[in-house]
Amino acid sequence: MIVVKVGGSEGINYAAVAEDAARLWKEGTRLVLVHGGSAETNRIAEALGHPPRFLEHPGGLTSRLTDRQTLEIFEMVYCGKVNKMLVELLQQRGVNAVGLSGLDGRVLEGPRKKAVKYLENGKLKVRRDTYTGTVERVNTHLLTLLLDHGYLPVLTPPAISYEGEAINTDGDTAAARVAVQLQAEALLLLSNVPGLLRNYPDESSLIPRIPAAEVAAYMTHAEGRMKKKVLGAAQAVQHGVGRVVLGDARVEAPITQALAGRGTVIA
Ligand SMILES: Nc1ncnc2c1ncn2[C@@H]1O[C@H](COP(=O)(O)OP(=O)(O)OP(=O)(O)O)[C@@H](O)[C@H]1O
Repeated sequence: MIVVKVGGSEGINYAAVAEDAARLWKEGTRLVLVHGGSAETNRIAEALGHPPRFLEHPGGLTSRLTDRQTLEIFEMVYCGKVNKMLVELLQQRGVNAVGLSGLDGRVLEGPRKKAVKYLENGKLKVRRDTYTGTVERVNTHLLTLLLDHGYLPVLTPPAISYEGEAINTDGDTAAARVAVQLQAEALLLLSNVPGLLRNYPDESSLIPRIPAAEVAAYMTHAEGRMKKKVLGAAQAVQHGVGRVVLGDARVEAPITQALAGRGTVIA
């Protein structure tokens, strides 16, 4: 069983991801595909006159400010455009893919944040009206049901809160949770960089391997959104996923290449 998360930043080769996933699937690899959609969400939000805003949290993590309107735009893009594009690409390659958001069948479930702390001009502020949260539980029953009957699940945020509200959640840490709960042998986090770079954006500074016990020390190399990937990777390996690879989704055969160790391997 492998869990592949394909990002939604610029430059991702979705056709190559689908082609590779289809080949592996037909060879008998059990696979769950999780995806993002951030760049397209930013574009559509601009076009709809509700430009994206990001919050900087104490500790250096950033997140999308998700008010109700942003949540609805997020759903249009993640659950609509990107999810259906991936399902279509897989269907064209003979794979019976099923698109699901975390809401459907409560596949990704967790608490909605009651308060979000963020920094504004160096001052600590709090918002209580955002639709964000973290994934604690995964409906592995539904995923296994689909896999056992030959359907490839294509999963996307949002997740669902315990009260039944849609909540924006980070795709990398959600994929890590899915990998842990499904006891996957590998989690691949593919995006528009070759892996974790020592000196971002210098692609020749790729860090090829991080021992699981030393992940925390490497957090300093990751800026902004890359931090979530390193964090997700650390959580996954700590909870029994064999290895995590931060790999490149711009290349041909991106899944096979990551499985072969191309990228940053955390194990
Ligand atoms: N040290 C680093 N090495 C590699 N990338 C880095 C580093 N620091 C920051 N980054 C940024 O992390 C980005 C990848 O994370 P991001 O979450 O944007 O992508 P994604 O997973 O493809 O998108 P989505 O959130 O839609 O799933 C890169 O495009 C790069 O700008």
